[in-house]
Amino acid sequence: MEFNNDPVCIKDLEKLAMRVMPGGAWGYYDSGANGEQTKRDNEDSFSEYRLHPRMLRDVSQISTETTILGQKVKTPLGVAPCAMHKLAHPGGEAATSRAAAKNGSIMILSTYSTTSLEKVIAQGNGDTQYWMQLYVYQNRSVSEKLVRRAEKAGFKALVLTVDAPVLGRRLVDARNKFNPPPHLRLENFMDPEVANDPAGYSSSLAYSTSETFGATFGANGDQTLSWANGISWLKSITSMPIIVKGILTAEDTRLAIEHGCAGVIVSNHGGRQLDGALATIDALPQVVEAADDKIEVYLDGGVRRGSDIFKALALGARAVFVARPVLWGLAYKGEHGAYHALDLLQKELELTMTLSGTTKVSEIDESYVYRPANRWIRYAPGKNGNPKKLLAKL
Ligand SMILES: Cc1cc2nc3c(=O)[nH]c(=O)nc-3n(C[C@H](O)[C@H](O)[C@H](O)COP(=O)(O)O)c2cc1C
Ligand SMILES: O=C(O)C(=O)c1ccccc1
Repeated sequence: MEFNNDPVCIKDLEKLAMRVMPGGAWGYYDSGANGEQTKRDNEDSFSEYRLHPRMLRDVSQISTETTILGQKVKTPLGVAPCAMHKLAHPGGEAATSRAAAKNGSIMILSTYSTTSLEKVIAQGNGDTQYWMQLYVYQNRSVSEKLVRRAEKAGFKALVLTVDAPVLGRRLVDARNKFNPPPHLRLENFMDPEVANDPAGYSSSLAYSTSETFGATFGANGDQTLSWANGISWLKSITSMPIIVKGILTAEDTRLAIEHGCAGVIVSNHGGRQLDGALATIDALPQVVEAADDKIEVYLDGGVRRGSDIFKALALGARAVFVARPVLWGLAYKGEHGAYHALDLLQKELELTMTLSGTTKVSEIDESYVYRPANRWIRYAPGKNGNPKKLLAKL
């Protein structure tokens, strides 16, 4: 489009989305858990890292192409899984899917999609990778059916979200008594066999209120899920690579390797689960070190600028995912808006690469960033009550 009034950055898009969205839906998208410390930290921490750009290199050709899980992709920027895109726009996940395909971005589809997984993947252009996000239910046959459907439909990886055995407490939703509009359907649960399950896995949101929504989520979710009983079970029902989403520590990264996962997403669920958890860009270095090039490491949370993507790549992320920016774009103008959000970030990444003297993703390494000194030191109780430093640098 030659003449338009599209916002010029993600922050402007956020303000526009806030104006057009109904208050309850806005609150649900925006909110973090409890005091929202982690939600704020995700964004703020990126600003504490600084760039170390190199000059007088031929930057006439910039490529963001890379490989993820061994497959070529146009960009390391992808779409994180989010529940209920139709809260933002009636085009929902189908519109997001077309936007992601147009940008060459991987899309991770939420279990709680308001569009069926088959319809979402049918919007792709053949080049785009789709990954399926999974919540595991007490009735594992419900989850198993979803996994098998996703594999059959052509999803390339399974993303197991591990930071939400129950939902975090979002005060905004509690105050608003947020209630998703009853006409929306969780379309992955339309299968009559699943919908009639006595445990009550329903495609209907009509029963929900802010408290029952969270409670139903908790009541159906399998809180006994563990490294030992989760990953091997998934491996027995699918040949898709398994990626665990919600990892923040070196310890859990090593466990992901031991259990044969293909990758981890460093994530704190956009600050919506455990408030006070470390910002994702601060957790990334310890995860990358523990991953030791054996598995891929991705990151999401607070990415609002191309330079944020660049910083995450420099610290060892193979790809970076965004959630709220895409939802804001969708709320602003459906597919066009969702694409605009991705395109803004994509162009900003290319600009950051150009001005830093890097022409390929593989050139972006730690030498291009300054880390803040002594960022978050972890202590364990030592002898005679003297704390022992566990990790001096993160
Ligand atoms: C409205 C909303 C819904 C979400 N739903 C899911 C979900 O269904 N499954 C999941 O694994 N993560 C979900 N997330 C977490 C995102 O995948 C992601 O980890 C986080 O939001 C990234 O941070 P950002 O919003 O700052 O980009 C959701 C996040 C938001 C904001
Ligand atoms: O809101 C969320 O963060 C989330 O992950 C979720 C997913 C499904 C139902 C409710 C919340």
